[in-house]
Amino acid sequence: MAAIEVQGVRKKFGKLVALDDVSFSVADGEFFCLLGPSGAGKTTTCKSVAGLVRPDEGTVRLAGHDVGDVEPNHRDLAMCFESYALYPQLNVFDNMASPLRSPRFRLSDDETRERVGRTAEMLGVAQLLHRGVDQLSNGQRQRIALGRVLVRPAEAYLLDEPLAHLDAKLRTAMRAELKSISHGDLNTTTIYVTHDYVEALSLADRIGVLREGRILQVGTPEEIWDRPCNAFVAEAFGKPRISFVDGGLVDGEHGLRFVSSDGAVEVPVPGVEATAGEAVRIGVRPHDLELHPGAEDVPAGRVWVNGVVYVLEHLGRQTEVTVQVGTALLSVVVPREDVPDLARDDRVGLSLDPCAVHVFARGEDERRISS
Ligand SMILES: Nc1ncnc2c1ncn2[C@@H]1O[C@H](COP(=O)(O)OP(=O)(O)OP(=O)(O)O)[C@@H](O)[C@H]1O
Repeated sequence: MAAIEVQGVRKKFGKLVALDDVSFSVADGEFFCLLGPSGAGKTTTCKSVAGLVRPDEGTVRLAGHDVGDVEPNHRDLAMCFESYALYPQLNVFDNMASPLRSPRFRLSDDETRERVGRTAEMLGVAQLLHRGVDQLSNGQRQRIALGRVLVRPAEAYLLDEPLAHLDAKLRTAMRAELKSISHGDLNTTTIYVTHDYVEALSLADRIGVLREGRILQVGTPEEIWDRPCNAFVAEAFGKPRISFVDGGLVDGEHGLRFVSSDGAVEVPVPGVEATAGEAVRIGVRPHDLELHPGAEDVPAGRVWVNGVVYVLEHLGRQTEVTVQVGTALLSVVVPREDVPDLARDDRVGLSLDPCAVHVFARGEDERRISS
């Protein structure tokens, strides 16, 4: 196992800046997720670590050693990229065993069988070992490709969207499996690329959020969920997405308050580093809002806003209700049985705890200004 340090890495493809000063480090044995939308630079970052892309600037260190001049096959990293190339002429067992037969490992037949068997078991493909790869579904191929990576000892694993081609049910099952092996049997330094925030939140020890070639935030799932560093990161996590309301800050009796541009939302914003008059955007996660279909007393410590049901969407046992408050739309999720008669245009109340409100500056970076 080895720590990975990426320091100031820049990479251009022609005029396109794919990586712009990317820095992060992954501790020995840590499971680190790189999360970002398509084109953010996740694969290029991974390939820079693997040595398959040569950075224009910056350094990559493995176990403390600068590997700038070390060829990919001497970096002792096991990689799995989304395109899962398997040897078509070999059966599943031989595909999985192939890394162990390289001159580097040359394990005995018994050891090879044992390792392949254990990995296949772990990935739920033990019954497929004697099949040809042309007799596999895409999801099975992907698991074999992942198995071929996990089967061999390595300083670190680089897994680029290894679950991308699995259906939702299998993906969830494999996620659970990977989680248990990553913190148990595997316990190897891992960089795991995904654009799925649920995967990142559930698997990662820490997450690095990439956008347009830049690392926006690195933190534990809790840190990134509770204190997203800007509006983009806040929006990248959570479904339904966080709701935003634009407005400004005013002085109140007990400190700063947020007032939306149309005056319909007003809420104290404790712990904000800004001055009255500043234009800001607040974000409220659906699960931090409570829906009140009838007139009720405002629950202690919460703030009330009045709105009108804009859209209702039933998601199994839960219902997502989008409420229009002035010109803003706020999403809230409630148990379906709590709102059997709710309909579009009904008047409702929403309450929220001011401490759950995220406040962001306006402008290009929309950085977080609440504590
Ligand atoms: N070999 C290349 N030549 C030219 N441009 C490239 C090359 N590889 C990547 N790019 C560009 O660099 C940017 C980052 O690509 P990269 O594949 O790293 O993104 P990604 O976050 O992994 O995206 P995805 O989730 O779609 O795989 C993209 O704009 C992509 O088009």
